[in-house]
Amino acid sequence: MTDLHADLLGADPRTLTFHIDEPQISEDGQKVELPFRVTGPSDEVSFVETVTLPSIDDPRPVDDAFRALTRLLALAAGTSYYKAFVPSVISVASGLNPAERVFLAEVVTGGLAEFAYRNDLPDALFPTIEAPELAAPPSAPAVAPTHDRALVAVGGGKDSIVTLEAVRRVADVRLFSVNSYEPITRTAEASGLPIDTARRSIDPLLFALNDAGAHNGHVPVTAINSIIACLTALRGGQDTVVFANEASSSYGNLQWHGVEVNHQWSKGIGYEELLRSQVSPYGVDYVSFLRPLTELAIIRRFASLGYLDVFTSCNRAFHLEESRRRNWCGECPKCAFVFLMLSPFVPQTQMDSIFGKDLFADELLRPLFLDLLAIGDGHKPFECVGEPSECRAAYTLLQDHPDWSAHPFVVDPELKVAVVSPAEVEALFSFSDEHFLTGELEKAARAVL
Ligand SMILES: CC(=O)N[C@H]1[C@@H](OP(=O)(O)OP(=O)(O)OC[C@H]2O[C@@H](n3ccc(=O)[nH]c3=O)[C@H](O)[C@@H]2O)O[C@H](CO)[C@@H](O)[C@@H]1O[C@H](C)C(=O)N[C@@H](C)C(=O)N[C@@H](CCC(=O)O)C(=O)O
Ligand SMILES: Nc1ncnc2c1ncn2[C@@H]1O[C@H](COP(=O)(O)OP(=O)(O)OP(=O)(O)O)[C@@H](O)[C@H]1O
Repeated sequence: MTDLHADLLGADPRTLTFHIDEPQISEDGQKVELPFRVTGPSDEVSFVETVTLPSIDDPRPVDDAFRALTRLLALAAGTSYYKAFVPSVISVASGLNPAERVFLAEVVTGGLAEFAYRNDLPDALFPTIEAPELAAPPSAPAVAPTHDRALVAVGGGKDSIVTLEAVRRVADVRLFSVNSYEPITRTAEASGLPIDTARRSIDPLLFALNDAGAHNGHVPVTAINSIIACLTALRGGQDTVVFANEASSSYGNLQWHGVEVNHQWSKGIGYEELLRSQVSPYGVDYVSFLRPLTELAIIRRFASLGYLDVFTSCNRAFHLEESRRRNWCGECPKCAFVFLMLSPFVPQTQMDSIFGKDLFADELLRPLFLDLLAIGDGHKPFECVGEPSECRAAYTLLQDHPDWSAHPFVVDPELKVAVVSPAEVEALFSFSDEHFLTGELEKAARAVL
């Protein structure tokens, strides 16, 4: 630990203010700088996060819509810096319109709930927002989105692969990523589709402050990535931004101080609705393609698409520092979850070559499998994993599977409670009504089943 900004790090949050200052946009709109400050009685610290949008031919000029989405990005990206000090006041001196005020409050409460729970900082979720009131944004455009040209966000995992393969059948698709990671590059190459990559650089001072003992924890990264995608679409003249968030991401991990704690909050339908309401007035349709589908249905489709050698769903492939990245770690809840969900649909020999080991045989992973199957007293892990009902259905499918039915994990008497009826398994291959898809996009999503 160092004494870097020790006065601020040790201060009572009630004496601190977090400032979201006016974003700076380069003349051509490609580079956006997001300044933040924390002020206290005797010290002040400043941060700048930088986002460089993809280089594209003939970008649209910076206009009011672009400026509005840049301001929205600042509200979401500010969570990384706010969390380090949890000031009791968030100040936006340039003002907020009513919708932006709601967005900021929700992105802090929902997006930082896991962080606050794990650090036992309930007050961090309800800062006082001080900002002059601005007029409401323009009403929705007269022209509905065509969905002809879609920007499809890729995370290098199964969900975005199912999505890009389905959407390319009904729209002219460009892929999109924030920063570059091997699974994303491999996916783009395997698809043969062009990819636009934005660069997001967190102020390195934040890492130094983390080392000096600042509060740290999870942030709503999809909230940040989705707004960067909307800015990219606006600049490139695309009216549709497609993410690949599935039904189960809307379900939280636990309740705490009257708040639902959901690791995947900004992948959930509540956030989708919130962002849609913010960007639709500017002619951008933000939609999640897999919203009506369960993980089980998505993975069944994924297994047939020919991407088994390129994808990675383990989050340890996505550390900011390259030296910390691993392909499949074989230790985390996400690896355990994907192993369980994929095993009914992929031959065991191929599972071995993807994961490098039999995760069902690893005793260290047993508690994780018990949590995933909701056996025992743990809660749903803080990771991008599906619902117990989905895990139980996958486990049930293994009971009669030629590769797995004799496996000690599958015949384990303690786990038999997780076996469900054929009707419960079948129910997971249905299309839910909870989604914002329309027209050809909805038809393409139904075809995933
Ligand atoms: C890769 C990963 O899982 N990271 C989580 C991890 O952070 P860690 O310190 O181990 O590594 P880095 O991600 O490289 O972060 C270094 C530091 O930077 C801070 N930071 C990072 C990104 C950011 O936007 N803001 C930041 O302040 C971070 O706090 C580190 O100090 O543990 C962190 C604490 O729990 C997590 O917040 C890191 O998660 C990343 C933000 C991340 O990108 N995670 C996604 C892989 C992820 O979890 N996706 C969710 C989506 C949830 C959502 O609502 O968006 C999912 O797959 O379900
Ligand atoms: N770096 C990124 N840049 C842009 N979009 C991303 C990025 N990472 C994830 N996404 C988007 O967010 C969605 C959710 O991320 P998530 O990591 O859950 O998905 P995934 O990688 O497609 O699948 P998996 O569940 O197998 O990890 C992705 O499907 C993709 O649409």
